[in-house]
Amino acid sequence: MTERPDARALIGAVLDPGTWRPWDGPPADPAEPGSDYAEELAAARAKSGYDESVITGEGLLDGRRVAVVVCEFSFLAGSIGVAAAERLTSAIERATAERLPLLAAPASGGTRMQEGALAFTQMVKITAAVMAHRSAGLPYVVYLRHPTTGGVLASWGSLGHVTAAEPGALIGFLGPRVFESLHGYPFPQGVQVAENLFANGLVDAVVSAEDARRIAIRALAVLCAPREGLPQRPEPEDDVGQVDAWEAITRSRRDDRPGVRALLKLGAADVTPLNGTGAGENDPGLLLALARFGTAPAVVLGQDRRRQRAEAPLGPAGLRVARRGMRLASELGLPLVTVIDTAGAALSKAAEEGGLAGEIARSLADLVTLDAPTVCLLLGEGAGGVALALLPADRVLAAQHAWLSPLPPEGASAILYRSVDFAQEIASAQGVKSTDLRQNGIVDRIVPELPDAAYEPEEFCRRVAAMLEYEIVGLLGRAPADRLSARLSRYRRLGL
Ligand SMILES: CC(=O)SCCNC(=O)CCNC(=O)[C@H](O)C(C)(C)COP(=O)(O)OP(=O)(O)OC[C@H]1O[C@@H](n2cnc3c(N)ncnc32)[C@H](O)[C@@H]1OP(=O)(O)O
Repeated sequence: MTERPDARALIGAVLDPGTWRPWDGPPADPAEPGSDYAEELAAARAKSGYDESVITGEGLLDGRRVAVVVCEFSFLAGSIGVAAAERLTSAIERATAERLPLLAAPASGGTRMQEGALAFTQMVKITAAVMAHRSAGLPYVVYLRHPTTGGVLASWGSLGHVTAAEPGALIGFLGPRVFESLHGYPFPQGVQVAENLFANGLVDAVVSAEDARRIAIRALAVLCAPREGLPQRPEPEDDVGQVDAWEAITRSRRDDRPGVRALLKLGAADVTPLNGTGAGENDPGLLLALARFGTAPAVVLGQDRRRQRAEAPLGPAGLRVARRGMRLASELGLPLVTVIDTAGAALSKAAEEGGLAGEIARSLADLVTLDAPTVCLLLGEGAGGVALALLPADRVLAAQHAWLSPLPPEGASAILYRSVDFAQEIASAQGVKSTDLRQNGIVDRIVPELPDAAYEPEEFCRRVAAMLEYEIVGLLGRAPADRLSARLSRYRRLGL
């Protein structure tokens, strides 16, 4: 493994060359003169070349002004005492006051043991400062380095909007050496490792410092994108002829139909995939990403047709990932794009016990009341409650051959006739196709397929992206309160 960068080397690797401006004055000295701790501090300063375990300041990231706080592990294991906490908190408060995005790169043994309980409680003020920063709608991006443990991981290390981790880094709550001393046997191998955190949906990416720079640039291009004064495109064409319900259903199920992944690849820019709930769950069937459609920034959460399989259909964890995306959009005032493309939810013991119905309810509740602008794209299949969970947006677009139904038409046929043989008739009767959905006020616009998205994936995805941009820019031009009341009254009036 190549040597890991120290705090200054990391700053050098991440920021534009020559732009670093430290914010730190001399640290307060918490040690009694002449005490062992005073000697340890002096020795740490001499050995590390740093005056505390944290340095803070600002610089440019691809030309964008950012605030940065970084731990230095060679200084008493990057541990946080009162002076380090004060430095951190002041820097976060300054970043908030100056409306700068904040990048944090911890590497720490946690609370500084020499300072005991007072040091332990410093995590509270750091957390409060981070949350004030977030509440001001400002991005907080975290890069967890080797090793990050204890109260640092359990406070500002785990509160990022976007979180990456250093390859192979030890990241865990209690240090393994401490665990072994306390319990007399070693902590299981391979648990407190960046890659395992990724596998468990706890971090968004595992990347080197150089790649962390690239990710931060891309993520901030969306998180900090202007929301006002965006140029509006001409109104897109949405003329489609009569759609036959069964033909649409058949086309929507083609293996080669473009899904949300293709849409991001072919129609979006600055795509940053996010991973999992950030709280220990993941679902491959639900894709969460930051992206831009033309000038319009968005949090995208989409049902990924390629990753929902018979043995792994979309479950409650997927909806919890989706709700992470909704919170992100709400907190940062970013437009949200939901993409529906599902043959239906997991029907299993695990899904029931994992709260599937409750998660559908909470997704519906969060989405219909969200204070951010929202656009739903019905891209392909739209079967059942997990489709409904992502539907209630300000504006709803449907691909020509997309459809929405309380359950797959075969299921509806089984309910009514105890046989799946009447699926075709039921699909026609239930008003599931895009033109019926538009007629009933469920869908606002239809994205034409010429004649089928599967035959023209690139053109189709660009057409969808242009329509998304058009709708998002339109929504951003409206007052938030009007937008929300129009949304609520739209769904209140549906069917009347
Ligand atoms: C709420 C809380 O934060 S409670 C604290 C919870 N923190 C922890 O459980 C982590 C404790 N630390 C560790 O497990 C390990 O130090 C690790 C995993 C972080 C790093 O391991 P290593 O790279 O092997 O480094 P090592 O253990 O030698 O630590 C380096 C030095 O930092 C010191 N150190 C480590 N953590 C701390 C700390 N929190 N406070 C003060 N000093 C610390 C070590 O005693 C050691 O000092 P020494 O060189 O004088 O012996």
